[in-house]
Amino acid sequence: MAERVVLAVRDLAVQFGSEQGVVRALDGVSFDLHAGRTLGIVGESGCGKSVTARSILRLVERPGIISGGRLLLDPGTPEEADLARLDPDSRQMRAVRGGRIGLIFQEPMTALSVHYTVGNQLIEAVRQHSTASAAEARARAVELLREVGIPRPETRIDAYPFELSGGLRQRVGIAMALAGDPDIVIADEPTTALDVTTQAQILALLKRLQAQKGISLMLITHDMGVIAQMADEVAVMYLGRVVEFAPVRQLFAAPRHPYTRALLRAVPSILAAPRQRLSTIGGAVPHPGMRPAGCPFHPRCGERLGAVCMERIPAPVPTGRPGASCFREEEAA
Ligand SMILES: Nc1ncnc2c1ncn2[C@@H]1O[C@H](COP(=O)(O)OP(=O)(O)OP(=O)(O)O)[C@@H](O)[C@H]1O
Repeated sequence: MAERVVLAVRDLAVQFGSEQGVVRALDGVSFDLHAGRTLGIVGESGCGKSVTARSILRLVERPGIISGGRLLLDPGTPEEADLARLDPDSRQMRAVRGGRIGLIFQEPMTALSVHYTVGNQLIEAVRQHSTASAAEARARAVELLREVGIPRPETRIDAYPFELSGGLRQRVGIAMALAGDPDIVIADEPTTALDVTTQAQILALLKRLQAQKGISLMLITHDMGVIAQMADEVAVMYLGRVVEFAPVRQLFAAPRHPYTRALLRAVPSILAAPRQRLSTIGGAVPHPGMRPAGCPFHPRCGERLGAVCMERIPAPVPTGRPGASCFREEEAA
């Protein structure tokens, strides 16, 4: 039996108002996050990955608003809650943020202050989501630092973030995300700012922690290599939509959307002939305010069929089933 769905995102729409008009940053995003599994969200810069993460935690700030859709925590259970309908400052939402759902940022200093020691900040985070005494919270903070692989945590707890290397800082960022004992973790490009060796260590750490704690992980990245290593299922995003969803093996073996195929062609391969040029996708993701008519990917698509792609929008990917939002797919069906 498939694992229980812990978070169901349905038709999520987010828009930003500006003097030039309304920009639809997310245009009907749907996916399921299953208990204990890793959902990879992949796409180029600007496709809406971070806005998706921020929406779930209700961290989108004005002029951004959630203009439609549902964010269902524990769907289909008596505890079901639609985060899209909660006040971002409500007690319930503050308990979700950092409590049920932890967030790991690309830049750990987003979650940390330069003015306080690592320990002070971790202790504060532990106490926010529990009734622990000061002494218990400190012991838990040391334990958290140990869990994320920080050597000599009893000493390091009194360090300031700037005294630590980038890799250790990201480990502290992960400890911060885990301080409220969440069962869901959203990691937004957690290794993008790190060198390759540290990147591999942090990914291994995330994998170990996920297995140990049974965490449901939503991993946002632009890097197909990270997806290959970490994800169970993958949602490929383009211009504020999910254009393909598939189990990871299937995605790599038989990608269905031309955009996914283009992203995969851009991954360096150890099998490629020396000096073979790495393919890149022509053009750039358009600004969401300049969304092309028809299929949003058609101006960059090397496989477009003709008028249909320029004039009509392909059907969305059916939620929870492998598929691609592409007229080629519809033709094949
Ligand atoms: N504060 C904002 N004001 C206006 N538009 C915004 C704002 N934040 C995001 N957007 C719009 O939402 C779109 C999606 O942004 P988002 O940061 O989610 O992309 P991303 O895929 O996470 O890219 P990156 O990897 O560069 O963060 C952007 O192209 C931008 O136009």
